[in-house]
Amino acid sequence: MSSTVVTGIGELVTCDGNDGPVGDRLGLRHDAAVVVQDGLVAWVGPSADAPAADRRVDVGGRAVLPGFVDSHAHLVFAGDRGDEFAARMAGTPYDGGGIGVSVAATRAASDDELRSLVAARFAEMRAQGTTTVEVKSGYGLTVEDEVRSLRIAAEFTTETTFLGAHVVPAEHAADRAAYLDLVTGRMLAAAAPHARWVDVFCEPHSAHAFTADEARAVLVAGRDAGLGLRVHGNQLGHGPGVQLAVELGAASVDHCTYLSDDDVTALADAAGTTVATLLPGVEFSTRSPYPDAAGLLRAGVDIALATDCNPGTCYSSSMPFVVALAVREMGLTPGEAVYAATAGSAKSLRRSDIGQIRVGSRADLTVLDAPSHVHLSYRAGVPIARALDLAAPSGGPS
Ligand SMILES: N=CN[C@@H](CCC(=O)O)C(=O)O
Ligand SMILES: [Zn+2]
Repeated sequence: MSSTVVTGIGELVTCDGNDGPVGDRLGLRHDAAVVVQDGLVAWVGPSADAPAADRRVDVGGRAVLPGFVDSHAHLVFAGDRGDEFAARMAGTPYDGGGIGVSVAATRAASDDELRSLVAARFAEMRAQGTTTVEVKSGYGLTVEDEVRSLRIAAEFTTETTFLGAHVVPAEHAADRAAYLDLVTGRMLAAAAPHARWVDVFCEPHSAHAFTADEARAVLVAGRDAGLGLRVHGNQLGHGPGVQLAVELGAASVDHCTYLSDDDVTALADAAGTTVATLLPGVEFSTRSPYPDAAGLLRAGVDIALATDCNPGTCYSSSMPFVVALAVREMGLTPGEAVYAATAGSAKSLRRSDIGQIRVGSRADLTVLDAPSHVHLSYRAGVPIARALDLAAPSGGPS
């Protein structure tokens, strides 16, 4: 049982403060130290009082925060849709139609190709300070290809999500009902052992997504199979996704780009159960309006931030980029954005062991080449964040 003391933390963001305004919940400490034992936080306190440990890692006055929790990502895909992005920047709107391009490329890839693509994306995320990632299927859309996607995802994370209801694949275009039967029947039965969650793209504004009734059938079947519920909702316009997620007690409804007053009220009433996960990289990459994250906080809504890393609407794996966008474009303070990207996202995964630095939590620590969390948005685009590697002699590259 070896222990490590991390000292010289100029600013420690614990996300373990008192209840109340998010700024208070940041739980900032200065000149702090953290003792890690067997992968868990064993002690937090002033650097001057740090107990002895087997190893010592001095971070030289840098800021340390909980590793980012990226609670929405689609990492199991092959192929490239850069041309679709370029066309969008020239005015072509996003409607989900490009998903079929990624489905074809993913089906054509070997297991090893997919595995190495996922591994590279995980490495990219960790190098930017992310320590937990949720990964969805949804580019297979046959029983075999969905199970394969989930098996590969499970090699990297316990947060795996079955998204057979991403789009109706081309071969089923003439018979949506038959595809829904498959997704809620044989495909779900084969996928459920490899998944923690079920998700659905609920969007009445696109022929490529699922209506409220279809989405309800997918979610109820997933729940009956023992899976937790997540929803892609209100991305392309005002739609039923938020109300459906709240009605069914989903852990998270993601996107929330277009919200009515009734949606905000429903989300506020559902605080503690359903988190609104905001994905500002999508608004950036699809030229969509940013939702008012500050207004949601004022209304009492639980919010999270995630990348939605995927080949269509946001091919960015960067939580620091998301934090910077949330501050610049969605009205959050730097502290509120960091909280939403750590403790908030952990809540959307119903996890209390991550997203905070407190005794007993997982020792997922991210260090900034900066004195304060404010620099994540102040120094946007500069690679200052990385997951602290406690197995490396000095905690990783300095
Ligand atoms: N909107 C649905 N799914 C993804 C995009 C998938 C794609 O275009 O490949 C999203 O979360 O934005
Ligand atoms: Zn998504």
